[in-house]
Amino acid sequence: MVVSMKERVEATSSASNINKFGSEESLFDKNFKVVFVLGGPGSGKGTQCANIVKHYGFTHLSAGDLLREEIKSGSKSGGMIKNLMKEGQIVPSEVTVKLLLRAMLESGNDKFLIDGFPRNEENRVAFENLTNIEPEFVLFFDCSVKEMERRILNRKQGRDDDNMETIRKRFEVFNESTLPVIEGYNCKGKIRKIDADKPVDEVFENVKAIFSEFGIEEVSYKKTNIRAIMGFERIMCLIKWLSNVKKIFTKKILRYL
Ligand SMILES: Nc1ncnc2c1ncn2[C@@H]1O[C@H](COP(=O)(O)OP(=O)(O)O)[C@@H](O)[C@H]1O
Ligand SMILES: Nc1ccn([C@H]2C[C@H](O)[C@@H](COP(=O)(O)OP(=O)(O)O)O2)c(=O)n1
Repeated sequence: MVVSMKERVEATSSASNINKFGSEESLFDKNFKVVFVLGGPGSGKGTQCANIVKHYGFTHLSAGDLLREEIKSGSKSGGMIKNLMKEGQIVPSEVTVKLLLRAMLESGNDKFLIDGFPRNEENRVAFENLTNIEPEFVLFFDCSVKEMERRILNRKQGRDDDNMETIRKRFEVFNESTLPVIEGYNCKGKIRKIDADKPVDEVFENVKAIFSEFGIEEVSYKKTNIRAIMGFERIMCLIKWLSNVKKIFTKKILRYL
């Protein structure tokens, strides 16, 4: 069955539709490149992802950011997401996977850094069943609890969950739910562990070595940035708009000739 891009987005637009095309049918092109980025809260995932975007042209999708945007959007599930995040708990996969798939399809890119996901087995299975995508590798930012605590308390982004009580719960959830996922990927030889206690630049040097191990080359800064920031579809939209503007001006000028 050939599935159009529009149908794919629609298929992810409601939780009950999520398996509309059957689990054995991939909704995605097989050549999508996905790297999962895992690590405890405050281990530096977002910081390193920003560096990777600049150097390698991946689109950064933070599961946590997408969930926070969903709360802000005032959607039906916003209240439930907000309560779970405040408690340091993991949001049901159907919500998170839907947001990730939509963002992937809308980006127009084919290389994704998926940050803070899969956070538990349920996340992993839901994503895999729907997309048939296996990550190229999984970056694991291994950081001491003391350092993660220090970083979160200094982060000051006004997040509801960056307080001592919720931080403790998030560490527990990480140990109970995320570490087993990391162990599973480790058995498959997919984990690339990085000492994340080190300064940002040193951590990034280690990240670069891993990308080079997988033959992923750095791309030119300009090209990476424009595509990562705007996305292919928005660039096309801008080009269309500019050509319309040009037509209007040409017509107006012709009228005066
Ligand atoms: N290697 C590092 N050394 C010191 N501070 C760091 C390092 N990496 C990130 N930080 C800082 O720690 C905080 C948490 O980092 P962040 O990237 O938001 O972590 P995560 O996405 O894993 O929660 C941020 O304020 C960031 O600037
Ligand atoms: N796959 C995910 C990712 C994040 N969440 C929720 C639960 C997490 O405690 C919060 C915040 O995650 P985020 O990755 O933004 O931040 P930390 O790594 O915890 O600093 O979002 C989730 O439920 N499922």
